[in-house]
Amino acid sequence: MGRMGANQRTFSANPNDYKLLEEVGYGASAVVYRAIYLPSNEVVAVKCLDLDRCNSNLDDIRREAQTMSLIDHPNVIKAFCSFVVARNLWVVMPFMAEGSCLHLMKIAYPDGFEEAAIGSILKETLKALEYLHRQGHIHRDVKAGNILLDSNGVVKLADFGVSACIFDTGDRQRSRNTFVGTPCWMAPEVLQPGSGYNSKADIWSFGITALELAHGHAPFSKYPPMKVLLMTIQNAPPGLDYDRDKKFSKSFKEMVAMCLVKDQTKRPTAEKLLKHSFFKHVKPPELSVKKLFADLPPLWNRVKAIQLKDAAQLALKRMPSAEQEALSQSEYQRGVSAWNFDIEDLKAQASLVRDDDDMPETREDDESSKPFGGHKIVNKSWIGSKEMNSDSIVQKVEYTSQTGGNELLQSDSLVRKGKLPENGLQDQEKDDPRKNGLSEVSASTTEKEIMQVRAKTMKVRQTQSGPLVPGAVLNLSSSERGHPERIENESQPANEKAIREIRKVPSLSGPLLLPNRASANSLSAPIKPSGGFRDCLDDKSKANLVQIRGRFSVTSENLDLAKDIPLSTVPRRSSQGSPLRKSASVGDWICESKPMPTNQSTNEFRNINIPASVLVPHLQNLFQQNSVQQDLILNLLNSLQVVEGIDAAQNGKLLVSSPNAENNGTVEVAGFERERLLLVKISELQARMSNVIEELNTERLKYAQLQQHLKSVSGQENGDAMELDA
Ligand SMILES: Nc1ncnc2c1ncn2[C@@H]1O[C@H](COP(=O)(O)OP(=O)(O)OP(=O)(O)O)[C@@H](O)[C@H]1O
Repeated sequence: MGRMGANQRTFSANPNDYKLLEEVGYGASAVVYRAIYLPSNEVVAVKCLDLDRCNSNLDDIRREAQTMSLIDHPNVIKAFCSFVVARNLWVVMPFMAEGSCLHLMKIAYPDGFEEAAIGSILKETLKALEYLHRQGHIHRDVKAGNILLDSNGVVKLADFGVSACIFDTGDRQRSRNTFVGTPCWMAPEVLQPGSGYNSKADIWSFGITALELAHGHAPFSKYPPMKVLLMTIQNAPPGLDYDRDKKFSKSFKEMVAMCLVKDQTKRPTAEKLLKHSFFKHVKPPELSVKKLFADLPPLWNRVKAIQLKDAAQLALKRMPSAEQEALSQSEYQRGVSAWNFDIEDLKAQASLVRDDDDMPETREDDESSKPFGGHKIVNKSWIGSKEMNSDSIVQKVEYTSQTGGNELLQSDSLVRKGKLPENGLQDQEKDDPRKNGLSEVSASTTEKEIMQVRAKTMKVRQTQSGPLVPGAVLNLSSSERGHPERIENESQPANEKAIREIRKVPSLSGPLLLPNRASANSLSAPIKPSGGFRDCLDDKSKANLVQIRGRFSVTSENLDLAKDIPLSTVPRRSSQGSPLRKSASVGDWICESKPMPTNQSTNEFRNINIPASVLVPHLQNLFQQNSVQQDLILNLLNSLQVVEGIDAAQNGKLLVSSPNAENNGTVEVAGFERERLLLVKISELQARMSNVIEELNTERLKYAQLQQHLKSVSGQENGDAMELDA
């Protein structure tokens, strides 16, 4: 560490040589300042990392910083030098005047950029990846928030090396088996315990970043990390939809689909991807990217505006409903306790998460309004200490630079006038990254101004579903947070305070670092081409969501429906206790009916030698009776069919209208009444049938007697004849 040269420039390791100016960015671990390197009067960026937050020891950090300083590519941010100041590591870098793509989208392009700009940004980023991969590095945190833009349109990939040093333990091999990244951008293999990954993981993240730039947010960004993990592993890969994303070219869609293939071996290398036709016709960034920020205020004002908006929204989020708070809090705690990456537990957790129809429409940067979705998971200890990132909690920027954005910027400038409350100055002064010459950013506001901004934001927010911010976490003390603090002095303005509070919010932003577990949890979903766009799954009809729903969500509604299984499918005999059980008596009756004459009795008749003249009238009589019986039986059958039809209709209707309890009641009452009448009719028919059967039996008896009589008569006649013959 220490003094290092870069492009014939040298930068000292003396903090007194740097004058920290405005804050231009903040991440999970660091605050970034625009700064002046006094010896050469050069503008630089100084990233101040809190070492207390780092997972690695100083040697690891030193090693990584050296690696970072060896990086030499026009599209990769390199460290000029780095050194330790109190408990902070200062990393001196080139200043990228337009900040990150994420901030740019937040402030002016909430729905993403146009394809020309996306193409340029992606191509430059891919060049950076190609270089890093060639050097044997994996970036592991490719996302819009780490793609920085300069005022002349230069695109650079940031956060390489430094973040790696923080989140790695220094052992490359081991770090490749740890979960590093941000859930929404993480490749499935990174999430598969023990499988290990390689540079292709960056290609997946690159594909997700392409979607992020195209839509203004990453796919699945509105879901909590646990759900994002599962969705990434189990669902079909996200992609650009051929219908919905009509404005984008076929080649862009194809390129994204190539990156988002679940099987890492089937993903192209950065080198190969650069040769894709999509990148062949991409404009130089100075043409397509530069115009993106043509009319925007300076970066630090934008960052302030975003922070102020965060603060306003945070104020709103302090008032979640008890239910939301309980849910988010329990989600948070479960998330914290789930880093053992137990898939079953994750599933269980995912089942507790409200589905898309319940979730507010949020974005990747809307991290204050979602439980933990789209957040970068830092590591277990950080999560345990509820360390959060303000960068991640910005709600979707509903305003543009022409409208509400200006209001915020105006109030931001107003903010700079007020006085600051005394707040923990002594404690923080020793770690103050700007104590060596930070020019005072005079910032102030009155409570009234803050409230005005809050009220305006509230108006916007009123149309949205409530955010899910764990309220308890918001109230952590500074020591609990252990977060790098900006300089605070006696004149800290209210909005500064509010902004600082944003940083306490548990966004879980920061690379996901889960302990490696060589488990056999092989949940890789079948590899499918990324044809269908899944994105943020707003559409309830999406197949993958239905799958998730089916897999995880057993709701009380499902149970109610289960109760309403159409009775026609239930054997009537077993439907005891049901109001329709009464119809079962028909079945009972049929089975219990007395046997009708069989073929056997017909055979008996054949063997009887009876003169036709005697028998015919009886048979005619019987036939007549049978006809009557047949009619009766037919009528009865018809009645039964009507009953059956009404049953079916009734069941169907009950199911269809089940959500409406009132209707259910009416339909049920009407059904019962109809059934009662039918049962009365059936009883009548039953009685008539019994009578008919009785009559039939009587007739049979009479017939038998008659037969008997005929037999004896014919026997007698035969005897008389024999006697006469004799
Ligand atoms: N060299 C730079 N010039 C201008 N702005 C910068 C520079 N480096 C970083 N930033 C801004 O600061 C923000 C945070 O920086 P960075 O991502 O390095 O911090 P971090 O703590 O590593 O964040 P995370 O871990 O969430 O990615 C960036 O998103 C960007 O907006």
